[in-house]
Amino acid sequence: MKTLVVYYSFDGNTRLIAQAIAETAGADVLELRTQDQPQSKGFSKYFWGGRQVFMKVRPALLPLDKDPAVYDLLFIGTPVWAFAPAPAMSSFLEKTAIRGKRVAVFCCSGGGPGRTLGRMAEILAADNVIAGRMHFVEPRRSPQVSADKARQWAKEVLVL
Ligand SMILES: Cc1cc2nc3c(=O)[nH]c(=O)nc-3n(C[C@H](O)[C@H](O)[C@H](O)COP(=O)(O)O)c2cc1C
Repeated sequence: MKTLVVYYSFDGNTRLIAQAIAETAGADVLELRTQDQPQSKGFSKYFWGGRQVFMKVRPALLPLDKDPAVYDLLFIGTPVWAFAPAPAMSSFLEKTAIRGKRVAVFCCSGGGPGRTLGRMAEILAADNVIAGRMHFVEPRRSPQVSADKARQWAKEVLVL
């Protein structure tokens, strides 16, 4: 079974989880990158990012270096921005044809997942089987515990 981990990460939390899943699953990794990404990691990111969510901006992605179509199982992860998937993830989900896959969705946030996982599942469920959903809280604050949780979840998804 060919497995791909697709993720977007602004500050590294979702990347940490994506890497733990990829190691456990022996998966390839596709990191989504936007053409227009601010350098600032300061407080202004909340205004810049929050505005994108509320304005339903769909940022242009840099070309994908893996083709999701050739994989059987996809793990797809995003940070939560304004209770929703980060706009880069929405760009990917709305513009990439994903059909006939097993898909497990995950998100990272400071608080609750909001409607993030539901929204991702809603987009994907029409043409795919949703094989799992998982939420992580600020993984970089407790990297070992979070990576263990990610590895355990990946194993569960793999045997289902
Ligand atoms: C623009 C923006 C909006 C955010 N909105 C939320 C939110 O609505 N709820 C929440 O719990 N965390 C929110 N966060 C926090 C991130 O989801 C959290 O820090 C996450 O771990 C970041 O993942 P990353 O490091 O992979 O980018 C927001 C962060 C940013 C930058």
